Amino acid sequence: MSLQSLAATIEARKGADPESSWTAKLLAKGPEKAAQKFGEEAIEAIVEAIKGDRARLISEAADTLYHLLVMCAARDVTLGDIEAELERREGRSGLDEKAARS
Ligand SMILES: N=c1c2ncn([C@@H]3O[C@H](COP(=O)(O)OP(=O)(O)OP(=O)(O)O)[C@@H](O)[C@H]3O)c2ncn1[C@@H]1O[C@H](COP(=O)(O)O)[C@@H](O)[C@H]1O
Repeated sequence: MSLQSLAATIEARKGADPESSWTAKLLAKGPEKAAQKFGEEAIEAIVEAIKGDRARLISEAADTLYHLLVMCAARDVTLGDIEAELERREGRSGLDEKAARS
């Protein structure tokens, strides 16, 4: 599934019956709960990256991306908004950006 399709599914779950969908249930609990779940999943991905278990890392990375999109949706930030920010940064080396900050 592409990130675009996943983001569209999450968007469609806004206002859906929390009994019918995990996403709707999480969104109904508010942005703080979505942020907490994202943090938990990110830590699980970090643990797998450190351990070096490739299959577990793929699984936890997928959970993390899903929960990142839910957390952003809870604050009405869309994948399009994030892509626009990434596009703005395109072509500028991270090293140049860091140097410009100091
Ligand atoms: N990608 C995901 C996805 N990744 C993880 N999860 C769910 O996220 C939950 C997190 O798991 P945890 O074990 O951390 O949660 P838990 O222990 O059950 O909950 P807590 O008690 O800790 O709060 C699990 O229930 C997973 O099923 C996801 N749920 C949904 N999706 C996608 O979203 C679509 C819509 O799902 P629904 O909204 O459920 O229809 C699905 O078709 C998928 O494509």
